[in-house]
Amino acid sequence: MGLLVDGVWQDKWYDTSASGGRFVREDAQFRQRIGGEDDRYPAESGRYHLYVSLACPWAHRTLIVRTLKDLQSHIDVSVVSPIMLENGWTFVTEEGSTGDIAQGHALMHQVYSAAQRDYSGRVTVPVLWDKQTSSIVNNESSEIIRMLGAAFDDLTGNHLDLYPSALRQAIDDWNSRIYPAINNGVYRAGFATSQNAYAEAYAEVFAELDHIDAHLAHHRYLCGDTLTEADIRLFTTLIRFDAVYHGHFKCNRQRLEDYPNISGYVRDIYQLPGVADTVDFSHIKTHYYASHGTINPTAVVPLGPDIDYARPHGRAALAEEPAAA
Ligand SMILES: N[C@@H](CCC(=O)N[C@@H](CS)C(=O)NCC(=O)O)C(=O)O
Repeated sequence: MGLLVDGVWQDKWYDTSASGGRFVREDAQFRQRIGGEDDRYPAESGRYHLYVSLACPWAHRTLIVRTLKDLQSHIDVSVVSPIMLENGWTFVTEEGSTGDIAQGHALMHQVYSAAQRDYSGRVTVPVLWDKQTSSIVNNESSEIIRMLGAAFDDLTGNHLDLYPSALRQAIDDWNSRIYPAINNGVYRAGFATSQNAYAEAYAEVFAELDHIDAHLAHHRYLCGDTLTEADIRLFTTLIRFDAVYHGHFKCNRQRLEDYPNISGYVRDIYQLPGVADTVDFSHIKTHYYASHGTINPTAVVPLGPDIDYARPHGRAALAEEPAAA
């Protein structure tokens, strides 16, 4: 775990000393768009590349949207090693990791310095890379999924709309409560270095899960009967919850399996065509338990839990009306 300072790698764990033990996530720095008005990055088949970790919930969002939007043959993917230690994310070619198939680097931070020689900041995945200009288009998952969700529609003929105009307000509302409380909330609990910071995050995680569970009693998806990007953004945290966040990040008031509605909702999304293939519990568990030496110094990876996400979800029959957050 570390970061680049003026293009030079430094091995450093997150510094929580200035924030009362609270983990504060840094903003992503590359924020360009495919299909933007300046036409710098036009939507073209084979031009763009995704760097992902199968362990990472943020990167996982991009893989799901790539699948749902039939982009597999248009955007190829490099998968990093699940283990992230003193060199940060690295490239290996074993057990589901592909190596860097776009540029042949050994280390993910070389992708960042290839884009910007004096880059200072964290070296995160996902990264959307442009092979033509050797630049990073974007390294913020919420923006990458927006682009993949619309920019390539003419190329693929896939017009599935994960951010439909009629639901945008509701989607934005859900995103703005779910990001702090759930997506980042589990990290704030897990990376907290004081009891108070942990307790604060824990309370927020479960208050929001309770709210979502009550909502899902009457609605198949967050915004009614239409699957949207808000569901994808929530799902990638939920699918990791019982395997990792419950134990490793101490979010252990209850498992998601014990929520009457969330448990079926997770299976519903898991069972959408192609989604199960994007979920790799081996990378997920290995990453968290074997990479965070400050939390789990033995790096022993737990064998459980044993949950069958392919069993019936029973949610198709829910009568729906559009729903706000
Ligand atoms: N805002 C980013 C966050 C991405 C992120 O933090 N990814 C984690 C992996 S789960 C990472 O690469 N962390 C490495 C680090 O912080 O040094 C996004 O949503 O794309």
